[in-house]
Amino acid sequence: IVGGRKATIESQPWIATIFQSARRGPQESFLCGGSLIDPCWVLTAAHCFDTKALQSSQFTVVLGKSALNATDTKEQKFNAERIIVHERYSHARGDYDNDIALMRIRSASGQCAQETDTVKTICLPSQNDILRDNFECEVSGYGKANRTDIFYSRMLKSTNVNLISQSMCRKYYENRVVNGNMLCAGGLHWKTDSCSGDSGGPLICEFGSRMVLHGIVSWGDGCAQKEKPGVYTRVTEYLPWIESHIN
Ligand SMILES: N=C(N)c1cc2cc([N+](=O)[O-])ccc2[nH]1
Repeated sequence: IVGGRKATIESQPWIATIFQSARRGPQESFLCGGSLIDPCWVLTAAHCFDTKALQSSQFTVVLGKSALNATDTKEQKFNAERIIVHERYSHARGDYDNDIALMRIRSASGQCAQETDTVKTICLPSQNDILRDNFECEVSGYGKANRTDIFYSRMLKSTNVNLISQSMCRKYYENRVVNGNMLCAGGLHWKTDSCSGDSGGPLICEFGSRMVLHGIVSWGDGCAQKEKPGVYTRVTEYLPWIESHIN
């Protein structure tokens, strides 16, 4: 997250951290963010699993974490029992279409997430939640604080970004595919943005006094670059897909 502020886990209790355990050793490396949309399900980006052999046993999910390099007393740890990558996910030509995936989580004792003040689900939008251009939303994650950083911030951060019209976004990315499955958002004066390491994480827009998950951090040209907004998976396009898998 470029710009913005350090966030407490209480302010983003739905955010998930996804780790990949190396095949050989016990050491785990941080892979992506995600959002808890149901006690047993985390919504994230398909591109997080791109280069990985998709044995779900290799992935763990931790909820209730405010810093990557610290163990929160109240964090809850899970294995990925199932990973469902969208069947039409494609990232040919460098654009990410249908960049969405679901992970079913299960603790060592066979449980799903237990709701606490640092672990809560986020509301999904309803199909006809119309988002207006320039609507201010919020994106969170543990990713880079500057494009040129070599390390992720490791501390949870949040920042505000404004929604950008599809036509403007296509203009900014004229040599890329920006379709109806995607939602674009950029900071004021291009100063705030998501960045690498924030992938899979939540773009939340307050809608009728509810916090609603409208986007999944997907791609962008650099981070907080002028006229290069963040591109998010448009969650309203996938409500039937999500419902078909979690019910
Ligand atoms: N909002 C952006 N400008 C942006 C998102 C993003 C994601 C990755 N990533 O998934 O690794 C890399 C660069 C990015 N830039």
